[in-house]
Amino acid sequence: MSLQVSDLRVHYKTLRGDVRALDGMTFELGDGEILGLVGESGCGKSTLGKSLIRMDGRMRRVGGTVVLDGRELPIDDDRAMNEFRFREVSLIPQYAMSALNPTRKIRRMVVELLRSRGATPDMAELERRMDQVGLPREVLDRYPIELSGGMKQRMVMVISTLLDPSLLIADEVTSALDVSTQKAVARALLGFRESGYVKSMIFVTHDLALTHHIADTVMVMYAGRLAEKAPADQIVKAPRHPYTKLLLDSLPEVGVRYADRRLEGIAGSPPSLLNPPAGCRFRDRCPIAGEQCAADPPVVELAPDHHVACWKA
Ligand SMILES: Nc1ncnc2c1ncn2[C@@H]1O[C@H](COP(=O)(O)OP(=O)(O)OP(=O)(O)O)[C@@H](O)[C@H]1O
Repeated sequence: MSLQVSDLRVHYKTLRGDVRALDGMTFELGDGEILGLVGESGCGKSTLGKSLIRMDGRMRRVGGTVVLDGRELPIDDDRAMNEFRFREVSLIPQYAMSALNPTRKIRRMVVELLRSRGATPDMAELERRMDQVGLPREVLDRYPIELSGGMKQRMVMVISTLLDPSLLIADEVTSALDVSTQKAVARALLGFRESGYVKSMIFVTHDLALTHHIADTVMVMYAGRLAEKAPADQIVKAPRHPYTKLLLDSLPEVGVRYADRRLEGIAGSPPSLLNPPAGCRFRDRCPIAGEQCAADPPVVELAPDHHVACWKA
């Protein structure tokens, strides 16, 4: 088993109190598995990614454990995590394209980054991987500003995986790209897994359709908790949680005009995570909620590998 997250609780300290961004997340990710992580803005996707790499100053683990390849990650000890970053677990952040240092040419930046990690830069290997994602070698002698959005994204992907991490977290890596560039980036990620540059991956996105193309398993989060997790095909063809069903229904269809059929969103908004209500957090927006839903629904394995947190599923 590659990654085991157990009852992870991560809060943000704010002047108004603790924001419970992750409130008891439990899930596993197998060797070689790509997990697509979806859910509305603010449900905790990025917090989960960041918790596994580098907590920011306002984040605090209040409970739970993370075990990667049999070793517990010291996620709240920034120094101790240095041993794991890039080598065991690597993150392509949400705004990776603007994260490249604008004052350094790419080659110098890569060399400095690897040296700071105590690794010897293997430029031949770097170039091989650039070839694989279709990046010309001249890119190494350019400044980030001279690259297109898609090129920057692929460059960040190559850099983040150069030390062959066991787990890669790709946070919204395709959001700012046009559809064909999105596909190229998604293909490159799959290629990295096939080549053994990474073992497993968490692919964070708003885009349920794209997730279905590349992920083996999809995990749907709602308000800091797991709503449903199942093999990608099953999530799309046989969703069990009412929230997943509504997410799927709200996907726009090509060929259907807005004037002919209203594009349905999900009415209402998620609860504040400052002081979330007891019970199922989706119940105020749920079309089938009942009295039972005033109590917290446990996560139940309804079919093999199909986990759902809903009393009515
Ligand atoms: N630095 C912070 N301080 C306080 N609260 C924060 C901070 N960062 C995030 N949050 C809160 O934590 C919750 C989860 O945020 P997070 O960014 O993880 O969600 P997300 O699902 O990744 O959203 P998005 O898709 O918009 O990136 C939200 O309620 C958010 O407002």
